[in-house]
Order: sequence, then C-alpha cells, then structure tokens
Amino acid sequence: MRTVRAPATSANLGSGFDVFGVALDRPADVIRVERASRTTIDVTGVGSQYIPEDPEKNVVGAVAEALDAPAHIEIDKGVRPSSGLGSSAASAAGAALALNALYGRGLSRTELVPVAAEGEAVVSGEAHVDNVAPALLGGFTVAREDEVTTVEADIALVACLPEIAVSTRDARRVVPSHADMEDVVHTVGSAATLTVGMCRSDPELVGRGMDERLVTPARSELITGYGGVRSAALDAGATGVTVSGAGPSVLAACYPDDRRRVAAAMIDGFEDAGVEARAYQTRVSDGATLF
Ligand SMILES: Nc1ncnc2c1ncn2[C@@H]1O[C@H](COP(=O)(O)OP(=O)(O)O)[C@@H](O)[C@H]1O
Ligand SMILES: N[C@@H](CCOP(=O)(O)O)C(=O)O
Repeated sequence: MRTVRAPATSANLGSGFDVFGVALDRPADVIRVERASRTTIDVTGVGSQYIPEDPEKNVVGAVAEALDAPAHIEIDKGVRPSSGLGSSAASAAGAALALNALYGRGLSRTELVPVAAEGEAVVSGEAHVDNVAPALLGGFTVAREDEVTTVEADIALVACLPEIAVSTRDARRVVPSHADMEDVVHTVGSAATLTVGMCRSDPELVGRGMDERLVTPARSELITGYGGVRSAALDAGATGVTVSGAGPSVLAACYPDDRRRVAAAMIDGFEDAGVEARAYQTRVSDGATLF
C-alpha cells in the first residue's frame, strides 16, 4: 500500500490563464492505493457524494489506466469538488504519484504531470496541466504546451470558498474567444509583474500582477458577491484579488500578518451577498507528499 497527501492548487492567478498555478498548504486530498487485478475506487470526505466511484468517470481511473497500474484506490477528499481549488487535480496528481511508487514505474514528478493531466481530461474535456503541475511539483508553476517551469515562493494567500458550485467545464464556456490588443498588452505586463513577484516572494508585486481584463470579468459574474468580496479583501490589506481557477473560490494575496483580517473580510463579503463561505488561510507550498 502507498499513501499520498496531495494539495489543493490555485490556477491562473488572474493574469496567467491556463499557464500559472500554485500549490497551497491546505486543504488536501489523501490517496491510498493497493495492488488489485482491476481498478476500484472508494471516495469519502468533503463533497464525496458528488464524485463518481466508477473508474471511467473518476479522474484516478484514467490515471491508473495511463500507468497500466490497476489498484483499489481510496480517496479521502479534503478539497471540495467544483471549488476552483484543483479538486480533481489533487486526486489525479496524488494517484499518479502513489501508483508510480506502488508499481515501481520510475517516472519523475515532471514525467507524471502529463499522466495526471489524463485524469483532468475526464472532467474538463481537456488535459490541462496548470493544476496538476503545482500539485506534483509544488511552488509557483508556469505551464506551456510542452514544458513546466517552477519557482519556489513564499507568499501568504487566502482562498475563500463560497457554498456555490461552478464547474470548470461551464466556466470555460464563458471565456471570450477574442481580445483587444490593449488588454493583451495589459495582461502580459501583469503576468510579468506577478512572475517577478514570485521570484522575489514579494506580495505587492504578486498582488498587482493578478490584475487582468480578459477572462476574470466574465468568470466573476458566475460568482455571487464577487465584487463586494474583492473590495472587502482589498480594504483589509490584500495586495491583489482574483478568481481562483475557474471559481467559485476567490484568491487574495497579502502579507502574512494581514491574512486573518483578509480571511474574515472575505467571509463577511460573501455573507453580505447571502452566501455562506469558508476561508483557508494558506500560502504557496510544497507539492504532493509520498508516505
Ligand atoms: N477524484 C475526484 N475528485 C474531485 N472531483 C472529481 C474526481 N473525479 C471526478 N470528479 C468530478 O470532477 C468535477 C470537479 O472537477 P472541477 O470542476 O475541475 O473542480 P475543481 O474546480 O475543484 O478542480 C466534479 O464533477 C466531480 O464529480
Ligand atoms: N485553467 C483552468 C483552471 C481550472 O481550475 P479549477 O481549480 O477550477 O479546476 C481554467 O481556468 O479553466
């Protein structure tokens, strides 16, 4: 038997749509795998009632198939599905690392990124790697078509998860297919600023670099209360606020000493819009841990 703790992740960070991602130190899924003649899956934990146990429909089934590693797979969900916190990616990355060890496949974490992305294709229709890369490699990751670059960074974050669900598949439908050059230039500037901020572990630059006008405006309309939550977080000291992944979680960057205040302000902001929410006081962190 092998066990992996696989962290939540936040993709996009505003200016890096489908490119940027960070591993978070909480919440996380715990994946246990045991050799078997065919793959079976048990799911418990947060939101498990919404997650299929059929290997054809659960992301870990596709990962077991890709590694030719049939197993009994127990998933204890800490990352709520449809949260914008890489829930499906946590399971896919955790299963890839655990099954690789169980069957002695010898793949590196970098080589496991496309394997875990096979799982992502089951739920979103596309094998995007911007969540599985940080879940496996940790830190801040920059994913391009054929390479992933990682940077260790120490940035305090708050991820505020409201009691509403937005599926990644639905949120991809509202992404505009065209953009004005002025907005593209603005986004490139933000993405570069954010990257420098991560390299320097500078919360001011990371926060400013989250600003983006291409995808976030359309996506934020799917999140009841987004505008109020964003303003409340900024008033409480956040250096930048954006939609986490495809939403509905909202991500704020801040100084460590402001994290509690920012978290409380974001919960209150959602409450003002009649939405219950919980906030994770977190930070950019390591990738999955194999026990
Ligand atoms: N192991 C898994 N963990 C979480 N969700 C899963 C898993 N396997 C399949 N799913 C499905 O994936 C969808 C959630 O994925 P996604 O929308 O990408 O959420 P998130 O935004 O949190 O990553 C749900 O429909 C869920 O049923
Ligand atoms: N780049 C993807 C990221 C989806 O992240 P998730 O945590 O919401 O699954 C997108 O923005 O669609």
